[in-house]
Amino acid sequence: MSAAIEVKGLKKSYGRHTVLKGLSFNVLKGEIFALLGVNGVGKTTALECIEGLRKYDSGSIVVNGKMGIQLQSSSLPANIRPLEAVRLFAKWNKTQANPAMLASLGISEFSEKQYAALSTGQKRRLHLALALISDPDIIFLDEPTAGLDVEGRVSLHGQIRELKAQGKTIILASHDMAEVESLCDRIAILNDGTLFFLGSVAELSAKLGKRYTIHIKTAQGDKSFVSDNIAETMLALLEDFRLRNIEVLDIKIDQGNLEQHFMNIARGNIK
Ligand SMILES: Nc1ncnc2c1ncn2[C@@H]1O[C@H](COP(=O)(O)OP(=O)(O)OP(=O)(O)O)[C@@H](O)[C@H]1O
Repeated sequence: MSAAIEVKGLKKSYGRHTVLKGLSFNVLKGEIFALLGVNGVGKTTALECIEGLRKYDSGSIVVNGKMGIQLQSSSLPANIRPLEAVRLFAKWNKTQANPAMLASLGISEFSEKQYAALSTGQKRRLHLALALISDPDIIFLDEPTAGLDVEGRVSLHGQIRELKAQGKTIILASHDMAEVESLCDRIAILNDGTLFFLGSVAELSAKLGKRYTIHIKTAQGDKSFVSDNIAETMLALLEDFRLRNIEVLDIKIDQGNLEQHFMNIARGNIK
């Protein structure tokens, strides 16, 4: 698959503070890709360099396609109505909004309300519509579902998947690991100005090794154990409970998920 975005050796400092120390990665055409890392690691800086909104010191960035950007902080005048905003953005882009796109985002349901009176979900849908007006090939979404209820989140996830089905490339910044895990084809984890990991969630789990959490409910209370070797740990635990005459009522085993891996990296438990 060819690259929608090619970042090579990207370096960026703010004064004496070096944030990006030679970042390199490709985003493939048609994939949903997430940039992850703890607060302040440089995700926004990297995205803004790619979007052309921020100057960088050295390195190269190639973007193969038209970009559409949905900024998290983007906000419109309080009294503008959604369709006015759509017309304004269409005029800037010297185009007309695609009615099918507006219909799929349900803009007409709230088109007569003023911007300030829209719910968080309606604002997000409007911002997404504005990012899509120019019919971009590559869409940047910054925390697209932050603050949404479950229904709003599920609906927006459906719309993001629909964009992928149309062949769009999507780059996501999100702090919601469950969202990233369910939506993204590949992730990049930044750590200390460079790339800690690039690949799928499954590849991340394989790289870090499987860590299981065993939750055991006994007549004397609940306990959790972390293990790399599930069979060995289970046998030892059950033998221990048997010897101590403790009745085991229930056992649950969790495989490490992205959230746990991410927290381990963020806490410096994994290098
Ligand atoms: N305009 C700026 N001038 C000086 N320092 C900046 C500027 N913008 C960002 N920084 C610093 O650069 C570092 C990276 O910031 P950036 O916003 O890129 O991180 P981030 O990973 O997107 O963080 P978050 O998850 O909190 O959004 C931080 O230490 C931040 O304080």
